[in-house]
Amino acid sequence: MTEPLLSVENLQTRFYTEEGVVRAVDGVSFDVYEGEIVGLVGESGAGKSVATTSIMRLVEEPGEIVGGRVEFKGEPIVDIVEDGGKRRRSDEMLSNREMRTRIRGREIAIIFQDPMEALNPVFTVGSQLREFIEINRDVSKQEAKETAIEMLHEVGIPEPESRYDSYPHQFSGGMRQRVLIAMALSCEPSLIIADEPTTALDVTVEGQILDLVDDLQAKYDTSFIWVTHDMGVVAEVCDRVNVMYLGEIIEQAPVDDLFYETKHPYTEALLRSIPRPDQRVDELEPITGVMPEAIDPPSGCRFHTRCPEAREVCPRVEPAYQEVADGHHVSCVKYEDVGYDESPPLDTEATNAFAASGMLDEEAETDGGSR
Ligand SMILES: Nc1ncnc2c1ncn2[C@@H]1O[C@H](COP(=O)(O)OP(=O)(O)OP(=O)(O)O)[C@@H](O)[C@H]1O
Repeated sequence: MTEPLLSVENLQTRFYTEEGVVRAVDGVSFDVYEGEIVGLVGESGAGKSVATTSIMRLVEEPGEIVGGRVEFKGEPIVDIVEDGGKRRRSDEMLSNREMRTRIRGREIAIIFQDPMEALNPVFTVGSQLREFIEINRDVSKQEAKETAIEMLHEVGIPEPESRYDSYPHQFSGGMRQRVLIAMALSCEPSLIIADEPTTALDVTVEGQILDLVDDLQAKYDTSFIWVTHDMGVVAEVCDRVNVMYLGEIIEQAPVDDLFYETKHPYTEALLRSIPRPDQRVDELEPITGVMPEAIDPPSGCRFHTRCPEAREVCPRVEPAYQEVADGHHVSCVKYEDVGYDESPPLDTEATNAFAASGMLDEEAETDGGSR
């Protein structure tokens, strides 16, 4: 297999707050190959945004990347090493200047959820796009303007020559998001990080943007990291998916395997909580309880406090993240030889609700009672 475009290895980012140390990203590893759309999915607070801002080296105080290595095209954009009991940046790690002038915008672009945060309301859409291109592509003002108009056309903005002079507030939410996609694509980066870019849009416009991204991705062969809490969006755009919970990746698989060969109870719970065409809305099940604080994560498996299938072994044993089928990784003691099957169920709201729903019996029937 070819080398990954981006390789994230044991990435750790913490926030040093008055309440304590928030382990927002706690040992995350995943790869992105050329032309691939890789999902990062999980509930609010899972650490998705901190993971992507860490990759871009945009973590701000009181946050700090405290461990791990991120390689982009073989170059270490993050590389924290232990040296005499202290952590420090390795000598090979790219400098802040190199990140600013070579990587961000040019090689790795980012699209945020709220285009109004990225667009300045007092300048026209065209001038902002032109300036971005001028700075990042080292071209003349006139060339940058031509490329800007071309890009507006490319992302489906009607009459791009005249819309070039419009202000952001004169665009709809969907059109503003198209402008940000144009901006991200304008320097022909190898990787685009899309952080919940369609969450604020209504379903129809979201569908149009997802179709647009699909077309553009095929045309430019750009890789994406797609951050979302929405499994429906994952199904639509992603090739491979990483599921995050409390700072960790707990399952990773090609998209079809994740949906049809689901391994982790958290992924199953996420899937039960989204509407499907074959399901009535009143059959949806929200995930029991709220995500615990990342300052003081539960012992053992971090999901055990909300897991419908939790047993007494779960708070005691930290599950290993391992490959259980081709390209399918999971961290859950159900797939380890640590006595899950013999362990009695934990007495929690989630396990009781699960037992009462009769799903335990259904599982026993389909599984022949064992795993
Ligand atoms: N500036 C900060 N100071 C302290 N804690 C922070 C800061 N930014 C993020 N965190 C914490 O880091 C953890 C991960 O947050 P993050 O925003 O990455 O989650 P997320 O999965 O992207 O959620 P969302 O979908 O809501 O953006 C959370 O516990 C959050 O409270």
